[in-house]
Amino acid sequence: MTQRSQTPDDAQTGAPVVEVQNVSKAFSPKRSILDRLRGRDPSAKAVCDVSLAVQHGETLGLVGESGCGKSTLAKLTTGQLTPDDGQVCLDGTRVGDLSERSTAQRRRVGVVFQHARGSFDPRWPVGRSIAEATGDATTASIHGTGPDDVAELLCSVDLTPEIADRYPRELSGGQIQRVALARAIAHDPDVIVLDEPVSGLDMATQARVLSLLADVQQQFGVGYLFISHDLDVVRFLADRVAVMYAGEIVEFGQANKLFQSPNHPYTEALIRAIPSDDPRDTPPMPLRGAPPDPADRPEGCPFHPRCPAVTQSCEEQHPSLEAVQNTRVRCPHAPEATGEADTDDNENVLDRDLDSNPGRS
Ligand SMILES: Nc1ncnc2c1ncn2[C@@H]1O[C@H](COP(=O)(O)OP(=O)(O)OP(=O)(O)O)[C@@H](O)[C@H]1O
Repeated sequence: MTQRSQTPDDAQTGAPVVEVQNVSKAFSPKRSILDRLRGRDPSAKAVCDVSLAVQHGETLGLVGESGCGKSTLAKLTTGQLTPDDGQVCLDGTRVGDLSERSTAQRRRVGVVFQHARGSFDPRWPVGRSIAEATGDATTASIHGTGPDDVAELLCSVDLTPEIADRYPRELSGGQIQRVALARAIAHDPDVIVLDEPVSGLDMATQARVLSLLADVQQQFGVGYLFISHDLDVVRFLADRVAVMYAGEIVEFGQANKLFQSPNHPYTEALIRAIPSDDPRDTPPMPLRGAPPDPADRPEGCPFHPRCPAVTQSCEEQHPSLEAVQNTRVRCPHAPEATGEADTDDNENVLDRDLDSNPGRS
């Protein structure tokens, strides 16, 4: 992989490398006779009108609870799924699904999934899988050890070259995630989609892999779409963060601003759920209920049945994603959207609403 750093032009223009524009994806089970008679559409709307862009050398964090559509969005971005609506662009040019993408386009977006072991051929030593990604599988299989570039790739993810001869089953969880990263960077991508890359690893191994991801980004200037349900992990790496709920982006902004003063009540609940030993931190804000079934989304704001600040209009109107002072937010009652942010009186507007609606928390 070529070492490179972010060019001044990239930094100045913030030109997106990969962009998803207004993408939607629904999964349709077969309609039963009852569905047809009742005119019901049981399709699960996993991703609804999402737009995101990853720029050179940045980390865009994507967070949300299980089932909110993160992996579906990852697969739309990498071309493993085709959107029902919207499009995916590389450097501003629309691209289709994997079968339509040219090899060059496919190589520009790498991917590392959670539990990456399953993405390796169990019959091959991992060096051969990496070599295949570099387009040199024959060399690796004939010689039984990885060629120089495989060794170099393994070193760049903090592994020894001997690992190339091992089979996926012989590696620990942390090692296989690092091998997956080596394979992802092998074809010199501009962006890597990391879907829960450290979930299921112990804390020490998580920290090691996260620090390695930061080093690799620094070294190669690659952009990350970093997907996780764990905000603490996202806080470590992300430059910008998108919060997803029920298939939609509900808040989006610079990581430091979003973590400091979240505008959407869902973002606030996620942040307050991060475990903390600091007694000065605000206590967790438990959310009642569960996210909606994607096949049965509520009317109005999809978050309203769980929202501590719900009003009548939330049950009727679907909010759009609006720019406020610090972030973009899909909630007309957000502190900054109502001009109430940063005043002492309104600092804890959500706390007050919780207090006045104790039965709803
Ligand atoms: N191939 C599929 N067929 C039918 N439904 C699907 C399919 N893939 C995903 N879904 C549904 O789409 C919704 C979003 O799933 P997705 O895996 O994208 O969520 P997620 O946020 O990545 O969850 P997790 O963190 O648990 O992986 C879920 O309700 C899921 O059941």
